[in-house]
Amino acid sequence: MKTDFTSIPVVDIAGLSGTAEEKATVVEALATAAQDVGFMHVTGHGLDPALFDALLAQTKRFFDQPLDEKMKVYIGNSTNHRGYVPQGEEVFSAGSKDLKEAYDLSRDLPATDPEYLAGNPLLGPNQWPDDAAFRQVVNAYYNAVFQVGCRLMGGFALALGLEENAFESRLTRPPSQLRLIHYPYDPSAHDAAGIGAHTDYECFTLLRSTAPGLEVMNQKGEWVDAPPVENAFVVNTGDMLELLSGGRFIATSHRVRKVAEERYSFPLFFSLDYHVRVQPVVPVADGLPAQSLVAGEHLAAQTMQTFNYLKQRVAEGRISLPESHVGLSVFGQEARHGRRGVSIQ
Ligand SMILES: O=C(O)CCC(=O)C(=O)O
Ligand SMILES: [Fe+2]
Repeated sequence: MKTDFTSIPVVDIAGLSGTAEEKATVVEALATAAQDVGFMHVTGHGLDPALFDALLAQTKRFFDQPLDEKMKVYIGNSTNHRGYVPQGEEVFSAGSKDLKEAYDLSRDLPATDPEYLAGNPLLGPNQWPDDAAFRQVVNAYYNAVFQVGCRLMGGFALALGLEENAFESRLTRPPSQLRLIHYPYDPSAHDAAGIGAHTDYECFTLLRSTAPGLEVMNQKGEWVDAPPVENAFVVNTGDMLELLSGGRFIATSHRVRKVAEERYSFPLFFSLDYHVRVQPVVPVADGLPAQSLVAGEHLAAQTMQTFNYLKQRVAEGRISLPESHVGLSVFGQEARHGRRGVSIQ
């Protein structure tokens, strides 16, 4: 494993739909990037650039509304973690107050869905604003990026020595969240990070953004810039791929520094189905914290520990942490450095 990466590799995934040889080249590049860096710029994904432009336009229109209007779809109105996230709602383990607002959605299941009705904390319908164009464009973007994610998951399966379709039957209705995030530019905000240091909780994340700001921690604990590359997704390995790969692929810690201009970003967190028990499919590297976790329960538990409205529901005994849960910052470099007693700012 390299110890000091200083830039983010580019991986062209077009070959995943090519000959066996082309596919093998992509799989090798995915494995190397996931192992050495945990972050990559993914090109050759085939997503129509016009779809991203349309998403950005709708997102700007949504956030431009007065707070009152946005609070009509406040995430705290929902039982399945969907809707508007005002500034200060989400707090990571270091206790940083993020300078960001967001609109969170996921796979739009019907309100009659039995798991939703039974109180599943992540599955069910989205909480849409009363705006047909917003809904149509956001749904179209979600579905298109989800398809890219399915191709990538096949690539990672091959990289782990499994069949390309090994996870297909466990991707039927995953709690894969899409966030529309707005980082306003506030010159008077001193030291306020856009988003505090964390790892992502799922298999991997596919992110597009409009400006620099994202920083990635290397194995030495230094922050490396990951500015956007035209028409590419930033893809980073999350907790579940770290677990599946026995620690070979690292859930790289990242943050958004105080922005120097207004910024929008769009991560889609690619998860396996809620009830899938995730455990290593290859021999485990030293220092891996947990042997097995349920994908949706891990995600729900991390969310319950970082969102104020959920922390309050836990404190009031209205909900409780799922059986399968670990604390914050258990995966990624922060955790590895922490275990070695190195303090990370
Ligand atoms: O805005 C970004 O570039 C990163 C967002 C992020 O890390 C997250 O939402 O988990
Ligand atoms: Fe993240």
